[in-house]
Amino acid sequence: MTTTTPEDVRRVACVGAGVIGGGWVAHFLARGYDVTAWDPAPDAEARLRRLVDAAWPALTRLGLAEGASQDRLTVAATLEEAVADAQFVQESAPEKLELKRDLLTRLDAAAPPGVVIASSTSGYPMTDMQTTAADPGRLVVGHPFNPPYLIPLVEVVGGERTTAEAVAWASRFYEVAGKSVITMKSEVPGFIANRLQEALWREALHMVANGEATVQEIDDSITEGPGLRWAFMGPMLTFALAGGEGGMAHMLDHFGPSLKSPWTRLEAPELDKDLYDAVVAGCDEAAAGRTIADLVAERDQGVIDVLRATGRLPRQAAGHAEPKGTM
Ligand SMILES: NC(=O)C1=CN([C@@H]2O[C@H](COP(=O)(O)OP(=O)(O)OC[C@H]3O[C@@H](n4cnc5c(N)ncnc54)[C@H](O)[C@@H]3O)[C@@H](O)[C@H]2O)C=CC1
Ligand SMILES: C[N+](C)(C)CC(=O)CC(=O)[O-]
Repeated sequence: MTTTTPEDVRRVACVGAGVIGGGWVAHFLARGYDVTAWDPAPDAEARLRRLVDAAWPALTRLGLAEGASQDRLTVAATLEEAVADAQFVQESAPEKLELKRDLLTRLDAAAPPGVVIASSTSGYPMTDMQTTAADPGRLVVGHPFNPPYLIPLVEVVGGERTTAEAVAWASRFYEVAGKSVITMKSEVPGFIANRLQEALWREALHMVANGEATVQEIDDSITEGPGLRWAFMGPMLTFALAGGEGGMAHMLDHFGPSLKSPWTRLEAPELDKDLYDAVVAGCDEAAAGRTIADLVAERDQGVIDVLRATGRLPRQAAGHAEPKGTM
């Protein structure tokens, strides 16, 4: 393993500089790192600099780290040059298994010994990508969300041959670099968030294909509905509030039977005692001491904040003027 601590990292290499690689470059520059990028496309440098330029006003509004500058970006002529003195490498090449496998093998051969190399893959397990690398122990998944310079989440997970130290190092590094990290205990294709997004996405495609809903109706159903809550409260706690004062336990007693109704093409799991208890206990844990009344108040304020932030709060609703100074 590298002797550089996550806190001491100054130089980051980004390999593949499209939508996500470019977004990572913007994020790391805004956090004050020196960034070296490499991408084989002939127009890659111009594209990358345009992306960083376009992101910079938003990043400036958010607040740049001391010393952060677009001048800290170097575009290397070769992959080897890009990673030669990197202290962390983020790979964001196209989502093709063979390509990732070969690229990670080359990166492993070229990067300084022990330096952690992360892949932005949206769903490949690292076990499938690390098969030909000489030092697979340092290869991890660091899955971001678009755009990586604004969406905090990174899902970190290793493969069967990744060391626990590399996973812990990467998780800590992302935290130091300003990300929200979920370190997964085991490899699941699609990780956590993309499995959830994909379930929704597949159902949406089925509904369009079958003429059950239009594209506009699908988008409105989320942006005018559950999406307003998900910005600040996840689907578990949100549904716990559907159980009123009885919380998740009552929600499951009341609506559990509808799992057997054909509400989705995804097969429902058996709502047995283990699953029931795990969900109820998980909600209690997530509530972290907040009562149902606290959560309801939090949710209501959150929805108002999101409506206001997105310019959708009516000045007057149902003939009542918005009370001054209360929202
Ligand atoms: N687009 C998205 O919303 C998200 C994508 N990802 C993941 O990020 C990775 C990159 O995806 P995008 O940025 O969307 O793709 P993209 O197509 O925008 O960019 C890919 C870049 O890789 C370059 N490239 C091609 N061959 C390469 C090679 N052998 N070595 C290095 N670079 C190479 C291309 O020139 C291009 O600039 C994929 O693994 C994808 O699954 C992860 C999260 C979100
Ligand atoms: C579309 N996508 C599967 C590449 C999306 C992601 O991986 C994450 C995101 O940004 O939603």
